[in-house]
Amino acid sequence: MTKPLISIEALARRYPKHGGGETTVFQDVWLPIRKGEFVCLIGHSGCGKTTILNVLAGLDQPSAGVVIVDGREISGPSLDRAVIFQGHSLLPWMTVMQNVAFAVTSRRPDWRKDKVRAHCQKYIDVVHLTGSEHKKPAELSGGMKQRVGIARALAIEPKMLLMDEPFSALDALTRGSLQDEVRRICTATEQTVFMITHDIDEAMLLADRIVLMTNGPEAKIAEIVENTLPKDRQRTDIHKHANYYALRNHLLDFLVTRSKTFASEIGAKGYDPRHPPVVRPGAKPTAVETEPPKAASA
Ligand SMILES: Nc1ncnc2c1ncn2[C@@H]1O[C@H](COP(=O)(O)OP(=O)(O)OP(=O)(O)O)[C@@H](O)[C@H]1O
Repeated sequence: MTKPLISIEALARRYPKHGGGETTVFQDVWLPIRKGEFVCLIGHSGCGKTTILNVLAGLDQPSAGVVIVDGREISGPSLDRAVIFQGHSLLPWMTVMQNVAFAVTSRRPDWRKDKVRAHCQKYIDVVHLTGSEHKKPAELSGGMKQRVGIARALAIEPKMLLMDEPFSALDALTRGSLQDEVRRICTATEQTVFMITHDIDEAMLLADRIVLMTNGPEAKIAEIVENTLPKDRQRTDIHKHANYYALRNHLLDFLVTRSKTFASEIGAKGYDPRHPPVVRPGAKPTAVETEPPKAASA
């Protein structure tokens, strides 16, 4: 892998237990993320996904390990890392334009008002909210509010976009169209994204790599699944691709069964948390994988 933009190294989070001792939620989590990559994190409730995202955002401190962004260890929140939460978290007394402009002005305090306005308008247009600039959040649907959150995050042009189940509170139709928009925008702008989801189909549509976590406590990265569907995949025909069922069944099987039994699965094989197994469901083995083992030299 070329030098990653983000490097999660030996991350762990422990909390004090009632009655003494500590619970380790997750441990020894290592993950490099390349610039422009879309990474989804999947795992059962309680394995520590939100905690990892909060550490990446600088909103929480790990008990061990570090996160390096662009060669520097992070030590707190930064406008380099924008977060989109499940709830849109807009300022209710501000209009759409003001909500987006507020974030842009924090990032670019030296910009003149008209420059900020033109910049915000570009992102409001990108999420298809043209004409709603003067509306306040109470006048918007759930999907529109989430679009404002996305426009606001993109408008600050962060090094990394962090999303915690951003579409989970939306109806299926709105969710689908917003997923399409996010994919279109992130691909066009080569945005680096780290997203938590419980939705396998969402991960298959959006992610380049899907990171699978075992169940907590003491959760770890079990596997990294490379998306074997074509880069130009579309929601409408994704299921027609030859690798679709292999990929989907692999993810489903992990969530239903292997997330619980992973510890016994690796017992015999060994496990290196720095290099969790990488799998490509449905893809032909690469030359390296098919190469016969070399004879031992004297
Ligand atoms: N402040 C805290 N004190 C003690 N335990 C905590 C605290 N915050 C989180 N936890 C525990 O850490 C574990 C991981 O929480 P986290 O929200 O990161 O999980 P998650 O995988 O995102 O879950 P979900 O999918 O349900 O959102 C949970 O068991 C939770 O109870």
